[in-house]
Amino acid sequence: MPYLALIRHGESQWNLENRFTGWTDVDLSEKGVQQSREAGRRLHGGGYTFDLAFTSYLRRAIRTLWLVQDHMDRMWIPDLKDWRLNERHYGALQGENKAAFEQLYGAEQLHQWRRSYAVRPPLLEPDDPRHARFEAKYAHLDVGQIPASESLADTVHRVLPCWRERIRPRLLAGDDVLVAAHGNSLRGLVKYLEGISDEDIPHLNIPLAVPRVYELAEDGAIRRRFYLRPEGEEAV
Ligand SMILES: O=C(O)[C@@H](CO)OP(=O)(O)O
Repeated sequence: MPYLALIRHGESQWNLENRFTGWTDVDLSEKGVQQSREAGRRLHGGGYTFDLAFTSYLRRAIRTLWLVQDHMDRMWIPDLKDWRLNERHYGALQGENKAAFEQLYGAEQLHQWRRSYAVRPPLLEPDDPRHARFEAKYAHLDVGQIPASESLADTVHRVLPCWRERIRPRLLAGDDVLVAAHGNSLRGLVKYLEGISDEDIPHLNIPLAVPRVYELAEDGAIRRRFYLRPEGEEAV
């Protein structure tokens, strides 16, 4: 029976500073490094052995994956990168402090930007130096594919083709797969996998560096799902 584990990266420097991050390529904080190591040790201790891993183009997820692989003695497995696993693009909010914006715009507006399914934060202007079109790692994409802001619905729209084209076929072939990604790109994937409604998805918050494990039937149906926490498995 193949299994799939989804892991959100460990704490990043901007999680620590409470700033909207999105596609900004910030690294893990020291705590995030420790959290990622601990997740790797827990997966190793639980007897998990992945055949391959997927991650985004963003270093906080890539580094989390490397630390997990290191502590599982699994650095040799293929780790495949796909920009479609990137965090939800936070548009012009990227870099801003969440608490300061709550003061300016109010808790309800902040909640809409952060957790509503369909609302897009304000767009990043095309000539804004923060725009991803200036980054070498997206040079292979058509300009129209590079977002200037995304709702969670937009994020689901780009994550699912990656799931269908690259990840799901490997599970159906019998491989055990680890995916290291982000709070919102994983919320989008979990929404699809577990059939969570648009109304309920704002209540799902995926914790930092805690593997969410799915045991699958050979046809891909979910048999069992749980978080692998320090104190033991916890059903979700
Ligand atoms: O800033 C971000 O990119 C995300 C994830 O850290 O934040 P939020 O939880 O507010 O969607």
